[in-house]
Amino acid sequence: MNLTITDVRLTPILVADPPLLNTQGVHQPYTPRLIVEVETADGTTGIGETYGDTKYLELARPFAEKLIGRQVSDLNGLFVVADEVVVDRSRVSGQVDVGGLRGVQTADKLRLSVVSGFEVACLDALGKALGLPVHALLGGKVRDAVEYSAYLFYKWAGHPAGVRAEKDDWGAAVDPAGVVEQARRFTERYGFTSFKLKGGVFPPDEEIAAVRALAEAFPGHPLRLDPNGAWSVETSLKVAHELGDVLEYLEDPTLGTAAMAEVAARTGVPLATNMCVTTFAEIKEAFTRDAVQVVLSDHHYWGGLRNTQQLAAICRTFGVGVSMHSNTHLGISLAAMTHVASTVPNLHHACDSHYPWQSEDVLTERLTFDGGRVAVPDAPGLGVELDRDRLAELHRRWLDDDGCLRDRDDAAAMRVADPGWVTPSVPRW
Ligand SMILES: O=C([O-])C(=O)C[C@H](O)[C@@H](O)C(=O)[O-]
Ligand SMILES: [Mg+2]
Repeated sequence: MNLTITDVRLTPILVADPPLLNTQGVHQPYTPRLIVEVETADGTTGIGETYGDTKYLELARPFAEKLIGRQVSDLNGLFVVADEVVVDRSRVSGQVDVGGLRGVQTADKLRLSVVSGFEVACLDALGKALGLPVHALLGGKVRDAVEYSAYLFYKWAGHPAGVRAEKDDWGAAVDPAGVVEQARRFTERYGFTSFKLKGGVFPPDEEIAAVRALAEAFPGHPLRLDPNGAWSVETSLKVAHELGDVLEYLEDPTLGTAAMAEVAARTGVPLATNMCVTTFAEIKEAFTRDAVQVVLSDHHYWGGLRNTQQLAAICRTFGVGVSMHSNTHLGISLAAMTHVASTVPNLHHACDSHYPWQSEDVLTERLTFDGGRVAVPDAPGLGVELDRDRLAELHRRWLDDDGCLRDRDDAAAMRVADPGWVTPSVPRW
């Protein structure tokens, strides 16, 4: 067995995305992702997936070059290599990431978001070479299936007229009835039993009404509302008060650890975050101030599957819950999320996943949800296979794009429908 990396292929693609609304705007009709393939001297290949915007590609290319000649088993070495990759200062605004709503942008976070795609590819290759599933390389699964929640979005029926886009059959959801109808489809199609509504889109009273409607339609089911920091402390407290009896948790009601701590001190509703605890450096302040009760991990920006396990261990130590955040992603990442989630003993909340919104994939076979759960693959590596023809088609779409879609920008996508739209300043309400 020769596990020396001899080739690394990076394939940026554009994948169809429905017109999902969030506080910054609307999803573009196609969103960028990067597919990573590593190949070893004995011909074993491993695949990974991460963000595909230019700022990630810029780092992934020199990173890939530095991997040639290293061992796929040298996972710690990936972080050493990452530190050698120079981040263009202009890419690090210090602001909340415009496309992803995942906290402040830093050079390290950019690097870790690239490392994660390579770490998953290396684990996939290593698992295939050793005949072991990725979860075994991570210490072994403690469950055979991972539970996901239905990720509900306010949504238009279609992208704006005249915009090239793929059609979807989800219909519009811009009021409580539409949200409940969407939730019903999620349960019928995938069997989900818990629901998260992406909020921060309409005034809080409308979103409270939507969650109330969900609670009536699905009594006793766990519900979450996530406005991505769009509310003031007082508004957050009002929503917590009005929905306290039905919420499993309130996700990032307000922006920043200090404001979250203030809300947490004045409500019994647990607060979850994928915005104020997004790096190891942010943990100490948030935990000591009791600002968050659940951290939503995301292997993409935490730096991979093993860092996710470390985050979970820290959460366990501090008695803080852990679950999983998701951005637009394909089946490679869902497989990776499922493998790592299967190894985390203290995962007591259903994980988020955008996967049901993605009608396109680069796998020969899509992963499926049964009763809201994904079975943990036991085949070697991630247990999924790349469809090269499909990858080539989606890459062709990326090549053909004039550059407008290669960097996700939800506010720009919103301006197509509403030319005066600017990213709302926070707190919005
Ligand atoms: O806070 C969250 O859960 C997210 O950031 C998830 C996604 O980015 C979501 O808001 C989106 O894609 O519109
Ligand atoms: Mg969130």
